[in-house]
Amino acid sequence: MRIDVITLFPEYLDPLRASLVGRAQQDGRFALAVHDLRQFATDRHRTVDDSPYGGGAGMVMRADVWGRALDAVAGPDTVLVVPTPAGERLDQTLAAELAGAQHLVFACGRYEGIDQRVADVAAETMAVREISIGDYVLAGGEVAVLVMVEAVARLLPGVLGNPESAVTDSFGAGSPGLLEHPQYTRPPVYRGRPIPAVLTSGDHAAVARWQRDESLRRTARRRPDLLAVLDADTLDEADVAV
Ligand SMILES: Nc1ccccc1-c1cnco1
Repeated sequence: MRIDVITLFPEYLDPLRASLVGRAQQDGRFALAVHDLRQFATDRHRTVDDSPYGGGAGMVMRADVWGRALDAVAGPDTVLVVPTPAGERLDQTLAAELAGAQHLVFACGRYEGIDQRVADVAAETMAVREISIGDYVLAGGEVAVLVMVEAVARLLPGVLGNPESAVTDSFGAGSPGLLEHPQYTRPPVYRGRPIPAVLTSGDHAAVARWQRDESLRRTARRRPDLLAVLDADTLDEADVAV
């Protein structure tokens, strides 16, 4: 997989050189390139934005500048991802779909966003996904790109030390729609609090049942919306009073 990011603030993407995502690049699991949008502005002042047609506050990023950037970076096999609060919501299913792409180009908008014609024209020759990471306001798309690149990269073959994690974590393939159960490790007692006794009982069936019940209990308390999409059999399995 190749990932290109186009942004006014290339340094915002430096964290992608660190940790799990950075190591995945070093191991050749995917290639990452970050491009400064301003290099595609042609006037003396390197202008990238202008006032919105129809009035309103703020500035909108110009289509001609973005068009030149995408001509240089994207192609027919590209999935163009445009982070926007007005997009479809990112979830683990969408992250897995993006992880199957050969080439992702992330277009980081600032200000009031990018002229809509950029996505509309791109959609004539490539796949375009306008994606939100949640219902809150950011200053630009860069933080959303950090989130999406990490969510995608960890799903690429060879990136996770324990591929099982991609299944057992909250929202992982192995437990779609359930939050992960609480986790514990040494010391056995922390400030007077022991760990749940079942976890050292050696009874693997009882441990699995406890983990399942805790996932359901936690999901019911924190994300009842997720329970609504679980099938009746899954709910019947649980004998938890939530
Ligand atoms: N608020 C934003 C501003 C600019 C680009 C993306 C976003 C965004 C993406 N997901 C939520 O918000």
